[in-house]
Amino acid sequence: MPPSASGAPGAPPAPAEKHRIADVRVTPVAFRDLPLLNTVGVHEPFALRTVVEVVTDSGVHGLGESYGDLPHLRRLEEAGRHLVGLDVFDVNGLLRAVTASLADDSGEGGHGMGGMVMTSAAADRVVSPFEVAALDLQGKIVGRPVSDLLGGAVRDRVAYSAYLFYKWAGHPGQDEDEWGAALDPDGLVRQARRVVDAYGFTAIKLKGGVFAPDEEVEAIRALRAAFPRHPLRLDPNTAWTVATSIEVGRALDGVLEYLEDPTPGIGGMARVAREVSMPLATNMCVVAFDHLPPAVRAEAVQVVLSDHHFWGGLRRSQLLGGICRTFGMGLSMHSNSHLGISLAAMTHLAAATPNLDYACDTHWPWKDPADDVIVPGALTFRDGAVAVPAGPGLGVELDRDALARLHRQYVDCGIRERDDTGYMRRFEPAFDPACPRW
Ligand SMILES: O=C([O-])C(=O)C[C@H](O)[C@@H](O)C(=O)[O-]
Ligand SMILES: [Mg+2]
Repeated sequence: MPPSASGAPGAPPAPAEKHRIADVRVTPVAFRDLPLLNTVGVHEPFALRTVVEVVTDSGVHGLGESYGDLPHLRRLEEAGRHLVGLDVFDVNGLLRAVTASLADDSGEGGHGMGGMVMTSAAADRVVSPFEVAALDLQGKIVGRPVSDLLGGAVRDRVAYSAYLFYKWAGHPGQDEDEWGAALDPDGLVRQARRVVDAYGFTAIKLKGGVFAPDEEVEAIRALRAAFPRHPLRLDPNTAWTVATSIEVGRALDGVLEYLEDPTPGIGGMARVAREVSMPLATNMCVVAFDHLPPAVRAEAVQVVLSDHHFWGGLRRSQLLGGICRTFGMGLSMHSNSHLGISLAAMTHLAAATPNLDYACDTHWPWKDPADDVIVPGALTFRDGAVAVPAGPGLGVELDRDALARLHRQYVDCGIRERDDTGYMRRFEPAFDPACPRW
């Protein structure tokens, strides 16, 4: 028998040293974004994120990524101050410390979702990048990938979905971008071909709620004709009344894999769910743990889109997965505009969550590949999927020059809170984002 760490044969190993948090760095960054349309407006020329670095007293660095809206950034900075001295294996302690850091905070503002999701839990949003960084650190300390810490990968590649947007040809006042306009079914089919050819995606989601529902039904039919075997999803972000949602649901009977957030609220979703054949999915009416009991009781949703950025990190997202499995709901994954640290975290989570078997959302293709904070090469798409990084922790490395460059972009771009509606109103002053509106 090999000797134990304590020296005596057969004795349990001596307790390992604690790895305490010595420093937390919180850096806002901005990266170029395209004029993607949604029901609350249009994406601004830059998307904001925050990069979180947690450094232990043993000199190990862990990474996390989150929203970049100013109120959220301030909360991350305050939470970071509460974390110094904690052991990186004490993830429950992280949540307690973050909750304490929010004691005098109303939790208002800084949701990072352009006003679309306002009811997630502030503590879960704030703890998320620190929990990811703690898992990155744990993985680096024990020499194992994060997916192992989450129970082990049940798949070695994670499938993502093509995420189509109606879009303008370019930002107003700038040249047309390389994607061009997509304002009708032909434009969307062209966009889908381009992204499917480049990435190999095997599922397609259309961000709707932009044009009248019959135009979006026509777009889905055009996509079905062009991509007969790809599962299709439509997400109007609650732009429709219950009656319209039922009408669209019936019109697309047998065409959609799921219909995402057609109408606001658990009650409204439940009324639609009773009348349409396809599953209803959400990342709007169930975005925190206390939304689950009423949603389950009302049979309002059949698929929950997890998102570790507002569900409290990777472990709490797995807890959500377990609850969904228990109550017979499917599990998919939501995304906002994000960088490589988040893609790595999403990939480890999806790899280690057995019932996360829908292709996950990602905004990745909309980002210029040069605009990232990680050293290129760790994450690549093949056949619509990303191989789970095998290195310790998240398996991605911070590029400090790139971090400095994207921070400079943040300083220079002047955007401090995502405001799709405000940006849209610069060009269409009468634009009204009220939902439902059809
Ligand atoms: O699935 C969703 O609801 C989203 O992805 C919300 C996002 O904010 C998306 O609409 C966007 O980035 O415009
Ligand atoms: Mg959605």
